Amino acid sequence: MEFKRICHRFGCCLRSTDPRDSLSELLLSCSRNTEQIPTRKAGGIIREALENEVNVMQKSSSVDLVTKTDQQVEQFIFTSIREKFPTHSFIGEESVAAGQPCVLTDNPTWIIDPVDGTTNFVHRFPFVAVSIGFVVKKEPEFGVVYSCVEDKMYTGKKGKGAYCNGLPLQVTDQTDINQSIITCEFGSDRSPEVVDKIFSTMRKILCIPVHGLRGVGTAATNMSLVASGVVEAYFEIGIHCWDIAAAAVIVTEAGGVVMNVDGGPFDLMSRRIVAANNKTIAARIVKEIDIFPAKRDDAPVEEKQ
Ligand SMILES: O=P(O)(O)OC[C@@]1(O)O[C@H](CO)[C@@H](O)[C@@H]1O
Ligand SMILES: [Mg+2]
Repeated sequence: MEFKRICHRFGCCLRSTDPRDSLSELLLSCSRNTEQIPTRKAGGIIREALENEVNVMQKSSSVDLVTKTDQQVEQFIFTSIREKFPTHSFIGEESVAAGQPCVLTDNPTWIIDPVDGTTNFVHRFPFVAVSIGFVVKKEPEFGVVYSCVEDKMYTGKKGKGAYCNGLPLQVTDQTDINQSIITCEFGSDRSPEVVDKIFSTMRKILCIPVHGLRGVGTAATNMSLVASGVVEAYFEIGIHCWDIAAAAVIVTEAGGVVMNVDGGPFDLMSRRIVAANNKTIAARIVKEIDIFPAKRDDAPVEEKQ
């Protein structure tokens, strides 16, 4: 990879021109010059759209929403990045919804949620994030989450720390669950058996007791709040790889942990996650989660029908 050429095209420069620097090192240096990474421009498109009438469409159900803005922003991000990295792979929420395969290979892959919190966007509930994760050999390397109404640019790069608007992020050192705030979501599955599981889990965690349960309606932002040290953990079954690929790096680079809801290793495509400030809090949350099945992101298409 001719790094200097790519640097030049990104309009930024690496601290070192040593070709062993990983591509994500380049992207981190660019994320400081955020005008070069399409995240901020994408956020501007969303903010502008918030001023106008929104044309709401449905995906898997009447509560799984999508808008033209989701589709336009995803296309804008794809085009911007593909121009510079034509050999890379892409997984985008709206492309998958339109029938593109959701298969993660070892190839450098951009995993994108153009509008995380579409329901919030439709209702003007002020938590809407652009999430761009960069994954190499199936390992998240680099992530940017732009909470565009708040104008908070969260970035994280493996081995190089996590930042919000350039300031370093650090999870809390809280190990007492009784002194914690936990974030979670109701999800978009309204089947009684799933809703019962979600509520029974929330009830058990609330009655530990914890200081509070919260959720802002976007996984990427919930996880960025864990990385920011303002909540201790986030968990959910039903999210997708594009909701969490970027924020998983931000959480771990802020000193936190990510794992499966059964306490097993983090599995990007499993549609299940616990993100926490440390293993003590994560393990305590795992104990209370009533697990229900969710088709993997990389399951064969016919299985997802
Ligand atoms: O479809 P969207 O808006 O991109 O994202 C879906 C989502 O907001 O819904 C869940 C709430 O249950 C979140 O965890 C997740 O990020
Ligand atoms: Mg989305």
